[in-house]
Amino acid sequence: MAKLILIRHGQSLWNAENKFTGWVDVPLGEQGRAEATIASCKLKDYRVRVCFTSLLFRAIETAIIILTEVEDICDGRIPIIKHQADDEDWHGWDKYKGDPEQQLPVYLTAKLDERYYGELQGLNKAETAVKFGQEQVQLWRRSYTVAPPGGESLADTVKRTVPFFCDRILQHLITGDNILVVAHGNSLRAIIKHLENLSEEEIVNVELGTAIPIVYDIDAYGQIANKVILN
Ligand SMILES: O=C(O)[C@@H](CO)OP(=O)(O)O
Repeated sequence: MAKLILIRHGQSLWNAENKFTGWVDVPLGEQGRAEATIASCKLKDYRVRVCFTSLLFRAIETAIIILTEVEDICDGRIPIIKHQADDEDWHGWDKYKGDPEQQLPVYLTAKLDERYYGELQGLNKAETAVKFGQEQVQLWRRSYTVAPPGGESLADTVKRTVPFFCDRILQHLITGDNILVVAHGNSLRAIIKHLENLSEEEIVNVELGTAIPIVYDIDAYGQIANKVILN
């Protein structure tokens, strides 16, 4: 049965400062890199065939630390980062095909980017709660349909993450490939809502810690057979 490993990136420098981050491309700090290393050790007995991350550096950095701290996770393959060919800054170095059997492709996609936090990006979460009220800020952060000012609701995030999951990730799982997905608190909540068939009320209570692997067994019908959280 295929393994699906979902993991939020390690602590970023803005997570540490309690700032709304969204699409701002803030890297990991020392603690975030240490968390990613610990996640790699927790995954030492797992073997991954394909990895997907967002375009944001904190997710890419976490993925590469996981795949390279304990190299056995790659099962003798070399992780090769597959940049988006339609990126205007793409220089063509992804044209290398090589032997697919020797590679562990790491696909980068904006579809897995964090939920866009609009006008809240860069603001301190505690100060924002004082200004707008705890209840309003909690709705912006965790409700399914309420979007933060100028940003995406979780329902909006579902519209880009779930089709990508169904079109690009599920096919690998159904054929038995183990998959690592490194993304963000809310882009992963969007996928988890779909995968676990959670209601709009249930997803409100789902919180993901930084760099905590969630491992699903996925059967040949794309259904969950088991779930473990490697706390
Ligand atoms: O700032 C963000 O982009 C996210 C994740 O860190 O915040 P929240 O905890 O509100 O989902």
